[in-house]
Amino acid sequence: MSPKVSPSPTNNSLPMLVSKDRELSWQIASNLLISFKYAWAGIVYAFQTQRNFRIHVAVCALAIALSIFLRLETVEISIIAITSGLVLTLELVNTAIESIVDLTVKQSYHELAKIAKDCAAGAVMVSALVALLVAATLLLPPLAGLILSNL
Ligand SMILES: Nc1ncnc2c1ncn2[C@@H]1O[C@H](COP(=O)(O)OP(=O)(O)OP(=O)(O)O)[C@@H](O)[C@H]1O
Repeated sequence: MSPKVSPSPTNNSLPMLVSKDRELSWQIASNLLISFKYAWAGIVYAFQTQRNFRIHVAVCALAIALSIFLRLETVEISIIAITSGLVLTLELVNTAIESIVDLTVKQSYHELAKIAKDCAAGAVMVSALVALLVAATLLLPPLAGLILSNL
């Protein structure tokens, strides 16, 4: 018995399939540049509205600047940059989850809304603690050496 093969989409049916997949979307970015514009708008929104995001941006920038100033190995600077990037990424995801939850339940209390928000905030906290541990492990020894050599 020959296997059932779905007909391959023709050039005409492809746009229909794509729009069908995103039929709930109010708008779809028409090109890569517009996608970047919306992504940047999300980062700006998080920076303007989320105090924790601003704090994390400042601390991460400081950690990366310090790692360059202290002439850490390239791999060590990369590790600090990766862990910092993870914190900022999870802050953005946390902001997105908060918005979706607020959109869904509005101003009413819901136990599942609480779980979603608490878990998203927990993810940020775990990543921030790991980033802090990594930065302290890599930055404190050369920083202490620099301070002691100048005493
Ligand atoms: N609709 C809701 N139903 C139940 N609990 C909620 C709801 N909205 C918020 N909470 C509780 O209040 C907490 C704070 O919610 P909020 O939306 O202010 O997040 P946030 O303080 O901005 O979080 P973060 O500091 O991570 O940005 C949540 O972690 C959750 O425990």
